[in-house]
Amino acid sequence: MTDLADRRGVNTTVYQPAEDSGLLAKAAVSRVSGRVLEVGTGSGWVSEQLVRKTDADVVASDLNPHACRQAAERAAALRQEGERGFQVVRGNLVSPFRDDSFDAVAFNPPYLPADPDAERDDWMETALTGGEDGRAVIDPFLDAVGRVLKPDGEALLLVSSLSGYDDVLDRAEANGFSHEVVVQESYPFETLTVLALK
Ligand SMILES: C[S@@+](CC[C@H](N)C(=O)[O-])C[C@H]1O[C@@H](n2cnc3c(N)ncnc32)[C@H](O)[C@@H]1O
Repeated sequence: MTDLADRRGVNTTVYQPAEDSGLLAKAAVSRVSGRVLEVGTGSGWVSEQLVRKTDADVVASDLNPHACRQAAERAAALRQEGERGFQVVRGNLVSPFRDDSFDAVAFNPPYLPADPDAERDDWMETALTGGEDGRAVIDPFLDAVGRVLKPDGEALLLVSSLSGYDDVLDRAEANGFSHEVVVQESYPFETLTVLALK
């Protein structure tokens, strides 16, 4: 188990909001409107911020059924308060969704390079690690997200220096995206950046 994984609550089945979640929410709240998808919603906290702080119509998805349940409970609690709530869909990346259907797609992906000495086979591993180089989920996301974006839509992707910032940019460019840095913060272990990809 890595120190970073340790700090991020490996004893739960659902990733709980951390500094990366906060950074993605901050970036997304400043930019999104219309129909917005949050991929890999985890607890649903980022989607909740989008509902509370923007007028976007939010859809949240995750591969992890426990995350979908927790996010759906959060959406239900929002509706109880009289807020709009958000829809929750279980699925792999953007595969459940139609072409050209979102104005924005936000994703805080699993990005830690896997530690071969501390491999786990659970949902927290799915939330945290992206294979040997940290990009095992980021790369297919970059290859697929353009399909579900409307022509003027943009993807907001959280990128850590731990998963190779330049490699992520190269893959985004190879998929026809230009990029803009929306927000960037440095921490003791890593620098986190939210990229807007158009
Ligand atoms: C780092 S967590 C982020 C959770 C939440 N968005 C946040 O910022 O607090 C990554 C999330 O992506 C989900 N995930 C991993 N691979 C996925 C995939 N292929 N398709 C959809 N979700 C995936 C994980 O289950 C996890 O909930």
